[in-house]
Amino acid sequence: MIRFERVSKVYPDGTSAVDGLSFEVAEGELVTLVGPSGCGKTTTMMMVNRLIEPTSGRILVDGEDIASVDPVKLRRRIGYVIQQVGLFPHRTVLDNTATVPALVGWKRAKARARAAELLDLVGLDPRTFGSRYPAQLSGGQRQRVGVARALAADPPVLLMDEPFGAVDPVVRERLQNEFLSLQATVRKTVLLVTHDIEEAVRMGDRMAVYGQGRIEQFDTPAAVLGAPATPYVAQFVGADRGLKRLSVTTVEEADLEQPPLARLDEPADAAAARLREAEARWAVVLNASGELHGWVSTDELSLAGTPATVADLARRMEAWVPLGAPLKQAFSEMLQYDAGWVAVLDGTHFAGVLTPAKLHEALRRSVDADAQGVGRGEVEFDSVADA
Ligand SMILES: Nc1ncnc2c1ncn2[C@@H]1O[C@H](COP(=O)(O)OP(=O)(O)OP(=O)(O)O)[C@@H](O)[C@H]1O
Repeated sequence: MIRFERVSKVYPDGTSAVDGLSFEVAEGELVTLVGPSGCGKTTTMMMVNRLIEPTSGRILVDGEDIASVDPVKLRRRIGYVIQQVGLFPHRTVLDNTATVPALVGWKRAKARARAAELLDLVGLDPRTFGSRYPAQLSGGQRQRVGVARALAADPPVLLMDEPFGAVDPVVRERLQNEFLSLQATVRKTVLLVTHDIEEAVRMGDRMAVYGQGRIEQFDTPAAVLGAPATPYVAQFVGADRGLKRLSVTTVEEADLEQPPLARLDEPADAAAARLREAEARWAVVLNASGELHGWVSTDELSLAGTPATVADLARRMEAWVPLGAPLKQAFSEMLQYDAGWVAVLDGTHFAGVLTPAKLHEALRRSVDADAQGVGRGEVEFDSVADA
C-alpha cells in the first residue's frame, strides 16, 4: 500500500513540482497518474523510491514512513520500469532479468531460473531470447524484458513510468493487455505514469488526473469519464469521453437479449416451424453441451426441409465476447464481423447476445450510475487530509 500525506516538492531552483498531494493506492491496486507534460507525475513517482526527496509531507509504503528506510533497501522492495527500459547493453537478456535477485543475494542458478520463469511470463521464450543482447531485440521485446526485470525479485510495489511509451500503438495495446492479465495474477500495488488518457483509462483501477502540480480528480476511470470533477478534467479527458466509456463499461448479464435457439441435431423442418411460429428470422445455434456453434436463418431452414438438420445449414459465428468484457470489445467484434449482434459467453456456455440497442442502453446505465456517485474521490481526500 502506498500513501501520500500532503506531499510537496519544490526543486532547488524554486520550481514547485507538486503541491500538497494526498492519496492512497490500496494493496494490489493499479493507479494511473495522467496529465500533461510537466505537471509533476514523474516527480510524484520518483519520491516513492526516494530518487527524489519531498520538501514536505510523508509517504508511507506498507504503513512505514519511507524517510526512515534505507533507500537501497527500499528500492529492492519496489520494482521500477521506465520508458527507456535501461537494460545493460553488455549483459544478456537473462542476466539483465536476474539483476535484482542477484543483487539481493540469491544464488546464481536460482536467480537465473527465476529470470527464465519471468521471461516466459512476459511472453519471451527464455531459450530463444535469454542469450540475446538488448540490441538484438525489438522495442516491444525490450519493454517486456523491462517488466520481467522489475518483477524478478517479486517486489510488492511496482512503479512504471511511461512503460509502453516507446512502441507503436498496436504493440502498445498488446503490451497493455498482457500486462493487465499478468497483473490479475501477480496483484502488485502499481503506480503507472502516462500522458495518454486512453492508457490511463484502460489500465487504471483508479486514476489520478493531474493539473499543474496537483490532483484534480482521483477516481475510477468510469467515474472520471462519467462525471469529470472540474472543467479542466472534462477538457483533459476530451469531448469523446462517451466513446472512451466503452472501454470501462462491461457487458453484464442484464444487458443481454435472449434470441430464439436451435440445436445442431434438430431436424430442419421442425426448427423452421418453431421459428416461424415465433416470428424469428434467425436463431442462435448451440451444440449438445450448450456451447455456441453459430446461427441459422429461418428461410434457409424452411427451404431445406427433411431430411436436413440444423447442422447442415448453420453458419459459424466468430463474433463473441466473454461476460464482463468491455463494451468496446463487443462493439469492435460487431464491426469486425459486420454483425448486428455479438454472442456473449459465460465460460464456455452461451449466455445471450448483445445488440447495438442493448449496447447503447448499457452505456446509458453506466453514465446514470456515475452521475449519482459524483464526489467519491473528494471524500477520500478529506479522510486522508484529516488523518
Ligand atoms: N531537477 C529539477 N529541477 C528543477 N525543476 C525540475 C526538476 N525536475 C523536474 N522539474 C520540474 O518540475 C515539474 C514537474 O516535472 P515532472 O518531471 O514531475 O513532470 P511530468 O508530469 O512527469 O512531465 P513529463 O510527462 O513531461 O515527463 C516541471 O515543471 C519540471 O520542469
